[in-house]
Amino acid sequence: MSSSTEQEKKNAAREAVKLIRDHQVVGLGTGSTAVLAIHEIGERVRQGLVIQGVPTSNSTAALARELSIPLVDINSVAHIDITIDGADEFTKELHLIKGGGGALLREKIVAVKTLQEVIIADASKYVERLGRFRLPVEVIPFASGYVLHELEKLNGKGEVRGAPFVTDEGNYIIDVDFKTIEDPVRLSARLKNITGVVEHGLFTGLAERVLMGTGDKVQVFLKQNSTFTA
Ligand SMILES: O=C[C@H](O)[C@H](O)[C@H](O)COP(=O)(O)O
Repeated sequence: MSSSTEQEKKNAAREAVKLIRDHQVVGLGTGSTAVLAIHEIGERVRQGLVIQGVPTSNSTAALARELSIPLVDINSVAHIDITIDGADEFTKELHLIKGGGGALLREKIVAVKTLQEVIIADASKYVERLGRFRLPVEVIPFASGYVLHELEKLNGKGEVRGAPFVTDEGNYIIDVDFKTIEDPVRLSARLKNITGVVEHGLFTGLAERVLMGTGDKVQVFLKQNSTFTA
């Protein structure tokens, strides 16, 4: 990864962490961009910020503990105030592909309980339409052959990730090439309808904003389809 990409991620992460307030329940994302935000949160906690974190993966939970960020069980909170997470792709409508790191299931559960879902990304993640990145679909291992077959009927060419890769919830991931995804909301519903699919990496209507590092600036994409530079 180029150092400018790394800097874009850092700038987006720093800007996002500024949105966190004392006494909030904070969803902690997964992936290389989210890691930068978690370090920044750790620094603010060290300086006295009082929050409770809800991790989206085992690796994020481990990092949060290392940084002494207090954690809370997701099932003991009514909602999560703000979540900061990464994405593999996003559009200006704030449709996302997530799950490149295999954490999409817990990430989506955290996202649906979150009041303000903030996505952080470098400029390479912005696309006109989703689909350049293969869509991760989390499946029950026993159903993987059946799901691969059903995906073909939707013109998706799938491949079980890894040897296989096993998610934190004990499932497999199928990475699916759909070429361009014209209607993510429709595809989302069709995928959820396949028996054996636990969840998929299309996030539609969940992000409140995307903070995208671009050069030395951070561009903000809001749900209402507006954008400005932070
Ligand atoms: O499963 C992983 C997550 O959805 C990540 O947030 C996503 O893959 C982006 O990761 P990164 O920030 O490393 O590009």
